[in-house]
Amino acid sequence: MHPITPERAWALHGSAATRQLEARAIAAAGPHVLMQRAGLATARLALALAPHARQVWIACGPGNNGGDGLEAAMHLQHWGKRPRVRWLGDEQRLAPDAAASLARARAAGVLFTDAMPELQSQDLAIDALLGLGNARAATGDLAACIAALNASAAPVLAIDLPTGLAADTGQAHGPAVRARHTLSLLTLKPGLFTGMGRDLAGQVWFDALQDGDTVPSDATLAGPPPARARAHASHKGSYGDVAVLGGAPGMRGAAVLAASAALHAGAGRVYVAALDAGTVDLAADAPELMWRAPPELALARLAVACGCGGGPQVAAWLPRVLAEAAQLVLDADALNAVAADTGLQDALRWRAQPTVLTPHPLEAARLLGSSTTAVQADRLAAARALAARFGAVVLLKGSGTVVTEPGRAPAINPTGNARLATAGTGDVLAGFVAAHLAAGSTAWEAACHAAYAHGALADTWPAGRALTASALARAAA
Ligand SMILES: NC(=O)C1=CN([C@@H]2O[C@H](COP(=O)(O)OP(=O)(O)OC[C@H]3O[C@@H](n4cnc5c(N)ncnc54)[C@H](O)[C@@H]3O)[C@@H](O)[C@H]2O)[C@@H](O)CC1
Ligand SMILES: [K+]
Repeated sequence: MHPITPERAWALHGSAATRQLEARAIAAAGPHVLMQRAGLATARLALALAPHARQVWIACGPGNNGGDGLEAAMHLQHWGKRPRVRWLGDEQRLAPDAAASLARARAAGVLFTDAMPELQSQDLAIDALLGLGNARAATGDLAACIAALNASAAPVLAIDLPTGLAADTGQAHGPAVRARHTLSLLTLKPGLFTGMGRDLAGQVWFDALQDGDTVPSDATLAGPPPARARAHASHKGSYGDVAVLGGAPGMRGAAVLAASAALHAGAGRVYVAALDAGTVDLAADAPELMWRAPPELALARLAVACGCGGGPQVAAWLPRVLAEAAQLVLDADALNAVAADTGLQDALRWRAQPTVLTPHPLEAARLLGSSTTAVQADRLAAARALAARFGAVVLLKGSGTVVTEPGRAPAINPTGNARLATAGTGDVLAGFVAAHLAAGSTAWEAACHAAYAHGALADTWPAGRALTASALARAAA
């Protein structure tokens, strides 16, 4: 069993791939063996998480997820923990594995009761209501058990998935359990790490149930970028040049944030071409930045971050930028301009040089002609659709940022937290991506590594210090 942390990459499998592995594993190991392993793993983790629990309440649903809970109850009973089980199944319609675990729990003397105990903070509640078979919004007793788990003073350990969370998309279309821990069985599911998954699953643990079999993964949980030392003999030209095109009147700060981020992330030289024709000189704030008028940029040898407070004015520059930029990050206003203009969409599709699009869900929805709700309902599918439509790497921001490109399984970024929900952090991310592109990374690597570094900075941010975009930009190293 492994705790899932951002320190290494993991393969992710959706429900179809997991069902395929499950069928093969059951055929190889024999009936009930997998559920026995699942129940034992759950009971062990329960004991490790709540060694001083006086009470363990296990809410078991009608299917095999409930069977895992019954199996765990049997072990906890043998270990003297006296679990109480609320079981929502029907013996007449029970699958054979769950029926076997029900019999074992009964034989062990587990207490079955409809009454929920008063749990304290050191106790434990286990969500064994639904897993992969979650098919529709919960109602009735099931919804009442979900509400009871969420109201409990004790931490909740969810088996396989928090009940209500969709394994493939990370969405919940009805009541869902908010767990402190989730033990994912046989495979890690993408939905645990994007959309609502990160909030509902809490700390994720993984047990492969001794199954060494593999099928192609649907996505990857990204790991840290490889450490790359700077050679002593390098000079500023070795790390490439970035230009930021943006900063329309009143939004010049966005361009400065992206430029500062690129600079601190290691770009050799950083040019800022502000669309604000005003004369305010920000050189005093960031003396390393080189200010240019947009026409002066030698786009064909620059990694360009375009958008970044560009306002509607950025649209006029996009035909040239799309045709010429050696590498390109399109963010914010540049994405909105593309969404509004089919000519720019064609130019983006025809572009052959490395390109990263960094939309948040609303920008993605505009580009796809859909809605934020539709994008969030299946973030992986939305990112894949955008990548296919424009032939570019797409970095879809949000909880569990998704990076994808045509012909490749998406990566979900494991770092970051709600502290990044503050003005300007998107500009900083665009600057990071541009710095990676300028240093010679592929568009895919640049997007994955920048997203990881951006989130990791927020995850290790000192508790008492305000996370502002400008401080975030300067913290990159
Ligand atoms: N078959 C096996 O031996 C194994 C199964 N495993 C466990 O089994 C789970 C999958 O089991 P199942 O396929 O039985 O699926 P679940 O146990 O997730 O749920 C299926 C049952 O719940 C009902 N249901 C679904 N949504 C409902 C709703 N909203 N309201 C009321 N009832 C609803 C279904 O009609 C079905 O009876 C996995 O998530 C995992 O926890 C693991 O133990 C590995 C081994
Ligand atoms: K569950």
